[in-house]
Parts: sequence; structure tokens; C-alpha cells
Amino acid sequence: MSARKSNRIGIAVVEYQRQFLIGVRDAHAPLAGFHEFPGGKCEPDESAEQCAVRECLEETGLKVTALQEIRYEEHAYDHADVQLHFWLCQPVETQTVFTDQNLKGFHWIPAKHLLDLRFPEANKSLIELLVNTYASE
Ligand SMILES: Nc1nc2c([nH]c(=O)n2[C@H]2C[C@H](O)[C@@H](COP(=O)(O)OP(=O)(O)OP(=O)(O)O)O2)c(=O)[nH]1
Repeated sequence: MSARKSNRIGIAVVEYQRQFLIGVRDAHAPLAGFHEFPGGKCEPDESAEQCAVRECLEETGLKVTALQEIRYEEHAYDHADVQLHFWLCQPVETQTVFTDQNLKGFHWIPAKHLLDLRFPEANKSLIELLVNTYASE
């Protein structure tokens, strides 16, 4: 009997001035080409909060502080079952947030444009929450 793999995932939802740090999933990764927040699998001894901060630094080069878990989702994809811990984060250093070009392919996207992007299925309710909370003038 083979149990399906279940992964604990920490995700950094980094907000600054109603914009969010967004990338595109690698061509060789599951869900290739979908937009994503920085994140990945938690190490065994790591909290989802610590994982979100670490993955954000590794994937984008940006140091962030985790504020609160704004969403938790469990989802069954074809490639794996995932437990997604979405952590709202903010940049530690804000002076160079928009001038620093070295975000390793991630970009700042205004909340009002999030609905135009194609995210993985499990992000649906989070995106609605972010648009409702941050896209109003
Ligand atoms: N990073 C990220 N992953 C997401 C999002 N939404 C979503 O469903 N996922 C899913 C896709 C993957 O199944 C899982 C993240 O795992 P991953 O494969 O990207 O993580 P990783 O880089 O640590 O994995 P690995 O390739 O190093 O083994 O979470 C999102 O917004 N950001």
C-alpha cells in the first residue's frame, strides 16, 4: 500500500504599499508556469513561519518579517497533497524595495492586478481575500 506524500508548505505573502511579491513557477516544477508567492517545503524541525521567511530570502533575496498567518489551505494536487500556510509578511528594509532590481525574477504586483494572473487552484480564496482587502482605493 502506498501512502500519498503530504507536504507542509510555508508561503510568504509579502505586501508593501498594496503590492505583492509574485513570481512564475519554474518550467520543470509541478504547476509550471503558474504565478506564485515565494515559498516551499518546510524542513522537519522548522515552523511554517520560519519556512516562509527562509524561502523568501532564498528565492527572491528579500529579507522579510512574518506578521500573521492569513490563510491555511489543504489541497490535493496530482503531484502531492499540500498543507499551505500563507504568512503575511513585510520587507525588513523598505528603502530599496522598489529600486532593487535583484529580486531573482519576482516582481511587485498591485493588488488590483492579482485577478489577472493565473495562480494554483489552492490560492483562489487567498487571492480573493487580498483583492478585497488591498485593492480598494
Ligand atoms: N511557492 C508556492 N507554492 C505554492 C503556491 N500555491 C500552491 O498551491 N503552491 C504549491 C505548489 C507546490 O505543490 C508546493 C510548493 O512546493 P515547491 O515544490 O515549490 O517547494 P520546494 O521548492 O521546497 O520544493 P523542491 O523543488 O525544493 O522539492 O505548494 C504559492 O503561491 N507559492
